[in-house]
Amino acid sequence: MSLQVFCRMRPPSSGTFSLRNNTITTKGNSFEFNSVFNENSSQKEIFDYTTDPIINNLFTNQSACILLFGPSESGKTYTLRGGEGKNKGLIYRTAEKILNIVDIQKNNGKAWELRVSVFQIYQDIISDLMVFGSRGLGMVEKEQGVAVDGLSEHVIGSITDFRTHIHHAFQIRKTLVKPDPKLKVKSHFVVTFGVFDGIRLIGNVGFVELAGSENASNDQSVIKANCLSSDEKKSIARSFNALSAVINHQPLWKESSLTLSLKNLIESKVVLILTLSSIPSLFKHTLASLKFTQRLRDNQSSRTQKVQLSLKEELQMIRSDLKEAKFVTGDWAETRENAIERIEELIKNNPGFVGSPAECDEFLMECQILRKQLQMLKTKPPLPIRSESARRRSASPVCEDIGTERDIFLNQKMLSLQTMNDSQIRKIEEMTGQIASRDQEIILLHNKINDLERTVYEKDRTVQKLENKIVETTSNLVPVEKEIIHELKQKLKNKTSALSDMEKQLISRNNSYNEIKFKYDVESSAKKKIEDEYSQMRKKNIDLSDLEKQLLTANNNLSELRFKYDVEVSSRKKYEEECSQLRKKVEELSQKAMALESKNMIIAQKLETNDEELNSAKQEIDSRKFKAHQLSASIKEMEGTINLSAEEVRRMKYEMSQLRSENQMFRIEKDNLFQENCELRDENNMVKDELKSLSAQLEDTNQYIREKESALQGLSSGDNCPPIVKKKNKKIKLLKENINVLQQQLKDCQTLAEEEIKRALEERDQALNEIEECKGTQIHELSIVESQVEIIEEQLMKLKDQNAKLTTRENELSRELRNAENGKEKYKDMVLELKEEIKVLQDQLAEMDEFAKEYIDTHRKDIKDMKITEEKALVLKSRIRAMHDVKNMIQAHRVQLNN
Ligand SMILES: Nc1ncnc2c1ncn2[C@@H]1O[C@H](COP(=O)(O)OP(=O)(O)OP(=O)(O)O)[C@@H](O)[C@H]1O
Repeated sequence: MSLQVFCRMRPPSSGTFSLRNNTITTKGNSFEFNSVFNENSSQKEIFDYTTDPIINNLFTNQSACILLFGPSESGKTYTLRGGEGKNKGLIYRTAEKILNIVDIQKNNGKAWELRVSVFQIYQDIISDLMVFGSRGLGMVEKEQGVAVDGLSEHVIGSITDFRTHIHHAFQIRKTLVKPDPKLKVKSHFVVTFGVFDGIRLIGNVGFVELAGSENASNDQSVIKANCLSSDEKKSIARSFNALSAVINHQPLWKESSLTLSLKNLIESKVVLILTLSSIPSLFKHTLASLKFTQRLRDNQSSRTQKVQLSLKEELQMIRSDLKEAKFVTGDWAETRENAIERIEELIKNNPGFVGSPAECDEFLMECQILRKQLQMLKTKPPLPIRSESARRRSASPVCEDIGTERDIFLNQKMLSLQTMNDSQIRKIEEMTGQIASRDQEIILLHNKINDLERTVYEKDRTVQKLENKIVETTSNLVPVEKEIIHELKQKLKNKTSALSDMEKQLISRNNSYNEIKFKYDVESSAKKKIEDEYSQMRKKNIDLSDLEKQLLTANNNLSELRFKYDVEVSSRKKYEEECSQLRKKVEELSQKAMALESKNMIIAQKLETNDEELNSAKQEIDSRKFKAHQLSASIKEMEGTINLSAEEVRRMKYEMSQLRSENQMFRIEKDNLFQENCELRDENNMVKDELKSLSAQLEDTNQYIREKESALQGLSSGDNCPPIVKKKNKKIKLLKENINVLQQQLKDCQTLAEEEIKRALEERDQALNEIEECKGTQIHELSIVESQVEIIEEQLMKLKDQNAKLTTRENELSRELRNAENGKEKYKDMVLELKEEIKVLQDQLAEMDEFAKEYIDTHRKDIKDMKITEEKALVLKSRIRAMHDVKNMIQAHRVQLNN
């Protein structure tokens, strides 16, 4: 069983805990984990680090148990279930991933399916959360191990299907409530995923949301908050004790339903996710949970170290055994092979158990090297005894060195074997040449004997023919002409004389026969002896014929082998040619591959530079975008100002027109006033004239009055002034006064009118001046505004142009970006294809090397066999030759005997 421990801190952060690398530090204590996730970590991150690797191993017959624990309100449920969309928790992400893989397998024609079970453990009682009222389930021993008896399994077809089932399970879970519904029921919640290939379980994983953390049962705040009864406390404490015991490799499975129901999963792999909250009120509880996890991790790592040590020792032993091995026996090799296999199995089934992934790979690599060495020792001749320095060199822990040394040695050996093989082939060729020439000689001799026998046979036949002809001729004698008869007679005569000669010869021969008969008699005894010898020889002859037969078969075998050998040689030549061609091809391809790799590197560099360029272009685009944005904002602003200015201009124009019309009016008014002025002036002049005349009149009147006054004075100065005069004087006085008043009034009126006119004129002049001034300023302002408007319009146009240019540049850059990305993808595909091709070729080469090795081995064996057969053939030939000599001897004896 292997253990991985992760920690997740939920928001909000309080600063009590400091999370750095894989360590959490708080108030002088630090705790190490496989990974630590801070408050900002996403649900996806948690899934990718903790669960995804497990699911990838699920399809290679592996199991795992993912335990979520931590103080109350620390985020266990959130991590397991989560919310919607990107907040979805581990179980939904797991279901999605497994369903995707199962679908792919289904498309490949495999009957794979995902089955899910959900149950809870409350006070050690197991309830199926997929079936209403299914409570108090027991345990049963199954083929795969202990399982919950009667627990329902549901085949999941889609993620919606899964959601429905989980929703259903939570609905059932809710039915288990405490008297106060606000209080939480502290139960262990379990979801298991099993992948089946139709019948058989391929792999399974279980998620367990534990009822709080291990000291929930001791924490008074938790007890109080959740109103934990003593039974609840005991069962939680028991389950946590059992869990920590089994994780520490104590076989206390039966101590709790939690451990027993999850035995198969826990035995394979345990992933602990500790959820934490930095809420100060939970600090004590959080610290306890951290310590608990640390203890588990420490125990596990010390055990791992022990296992690692023992494995290392075992491998070391095998390594030294192999180094010492000069020959390999079956049992010896088998035990080593079994040990290596066991180590490999252990590492494969428990990745991470014997250390980090790199350490595991190292182990596996070493195992492979050792296995290869073992195989080589089994199949190849033993290594020569090495010198002490070489021995010390090879004692280095670097196994690759041994491998290369051995490879070099084997190559040398192979070369020497090849040269040996070549010289043997040459020898065999020489010997086969000799055998062939001897065979030729034998055949020639056989042919000679045959020729001689044929001539004898032919001569016999001619004699026979002649005799037949004689008989024929004699039978056909009558119809034949005399000459012919004569001729024939002559011939007959000749023949008869010849016959008589022959008879004479026969007689002489008979004589000599008699002599020989005598000799024969003499030698008959010798003959008997010889006959005995002959019978013996005959026996030997039979043997000889047997040997001849054997020789024949051996020759046949030899020629067969020769033929095979020729075929092999030609096929070997062909194969070598093929090999060299392939090697050339491979070389070409490897060169091509190298070129491609360099091209690839260049492409990668190019891609990198492209990426950099792209990034800088992106940055440029971004900055330009920003600028464009700013510009568009300023354009908008300007447009606003322009609009405002235009509005202002419009307003000003309107005002100007109004002013103009006002001006016009003023002008009219001015003209009117001027007219009025003139009129007034005229009137004034008239009034002045009138006044003058009036003043003249007045003067006259005054003169008259004065005259009259003086007259009156004269008259009135006396006492006898008549009352009428007095009256008239009074009247005159009054009149005078009136005149004075009138004069004064007139004066006043005149000055007033003059002042009035003057003022009015001044006012009008001022107004006119003002209007003129105003008109001037307004015209000036208008021209300024108009020039401003023009400038702004020009700027606007420029900005619009710039904007258009920027947009086209942006489009171009994004097009370039797209092209570059497409190119990058294409290059990636090309590189992948080439790598694939190279791999195929390398495989082919490896296969060929394998074939070549096999071929050389079989060939060597064949040569060995041929050598044996040849030796045998040589022995047989010498024996045959001896037999031939004996036969010849017998023949000679027989001739002698016959003679
Ligand atoms: N990582 C997180 N991000 C945002 N909110 C979170 C996170 N973890 C937990 N929460 C919120 O905190 C609250 C408590 O979380 P949750 O119910 O998952 O805790 P719990 O450990 O299951 O509690 P209990 O043991 O009492 O059931 C919930 O409202 C949840 O949404």
